[in-house]
Amino acid sequence: MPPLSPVTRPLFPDLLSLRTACQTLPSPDTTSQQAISDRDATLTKPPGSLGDLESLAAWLGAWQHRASPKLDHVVSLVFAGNHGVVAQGVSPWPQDVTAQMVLNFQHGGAAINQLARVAEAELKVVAVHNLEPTADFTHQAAMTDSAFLDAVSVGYASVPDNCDLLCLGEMGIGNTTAAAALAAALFGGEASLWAGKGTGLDDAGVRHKAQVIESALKHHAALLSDPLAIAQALGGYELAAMLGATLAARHKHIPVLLDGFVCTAAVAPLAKLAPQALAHTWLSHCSAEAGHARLAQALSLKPLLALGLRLGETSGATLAVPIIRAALACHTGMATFQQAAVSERA
Ligand SMILES: O=C(O)c1ccc[n+]([C@@H]2O[C@H](COP(=O)([O-])O)[C@@H](O)[C@H]2O)c1
Ligand SMILES: Cc1cc2nc[nH]c2cc1C
Repeated sequence: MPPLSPVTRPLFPDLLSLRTACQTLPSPDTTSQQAISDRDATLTKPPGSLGDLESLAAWLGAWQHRASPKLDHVVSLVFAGNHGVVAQGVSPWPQDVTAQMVLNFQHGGAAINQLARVAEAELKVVAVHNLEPTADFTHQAAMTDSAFLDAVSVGYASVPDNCDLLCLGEMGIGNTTAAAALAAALFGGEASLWAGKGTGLDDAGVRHKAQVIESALKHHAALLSDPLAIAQALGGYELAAMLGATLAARHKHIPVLLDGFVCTAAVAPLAKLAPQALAHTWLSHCSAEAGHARLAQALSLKPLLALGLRLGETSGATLAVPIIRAALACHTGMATFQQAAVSERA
């Protein structure tokens, strides 16, 4: 008899199982974290003088659950998706660019290919739901229950077990509108506080984008108290996948570098479901997109870099990897006061 084909069960068959997974989160390994802080205090430098590099080394160990953290396998994950809301004229670029850029990623011609090489990160690109667009969320939920859960599951399953650090980002024409709508729904305030230029709208375009978001918020007013319902109604497939990947990383003890505005908005529902849900993430940079600084503040995330980037593609997160490598190199490679025969502070 031929073997039965395996039954592929969705990781999250219903919203309740996803909600439960979002609220069942491992804690940091405080023993490893303390061991790293203790060693840091013995290294040949004034205490605290390496600033955030010290915190980054402790963060790596706390979330890798290792007193000797490693960065042997760094992965830059780009989720791509398309958006029905582009029918409202919210992006200056045609939707085809999403698929064209996915090909460009595969051929090595995009910014992220160069940055991943510099960072010594493995680049992984996932075209979620084959780049089928979501529904236009001004009229209906962007995603059905099952399409949303599938996209979250794709994101969850895309995180390799043997990854030491995950850089997370996206590509999707129209997705700064979805991100701004999510941010407005989760944190309140007028849509104009969250809507930005995206890939290059002019001022009139940004005003129109804010109106589109306002009308979507009105349409979905009844479900704005539920973070997962917000992600489903106003997000997108690649945003749902980033949420799933961030959750997977937490369950698998992998620290995460978040990319820009879109990535931050995508994972924000997790923080609304469980207050410490983003503790294993570090925000790589503050994007030039108008709402990002406000969103970072709302989530108490402190960006590592501020270089005026507004590209997406996991570019900011991947660019931050050499800083994390530097933090680890200092932590592991420096001599102690005793080893180097340097006098300690009086
Ligand atoms: O995440 C950000 O900070 C960000 C800011 C501006 C633009 N983007 C990228 O631009 C695309 C979406 O822009 P738009 O104008 O089509 O909504 C999408 O592919 C994002 O990766 C991303
Ligand atoms: C060309 C282009 C490249 C991108 N990379 C991420 N978002 C993008 C949007 C456009 C338009």
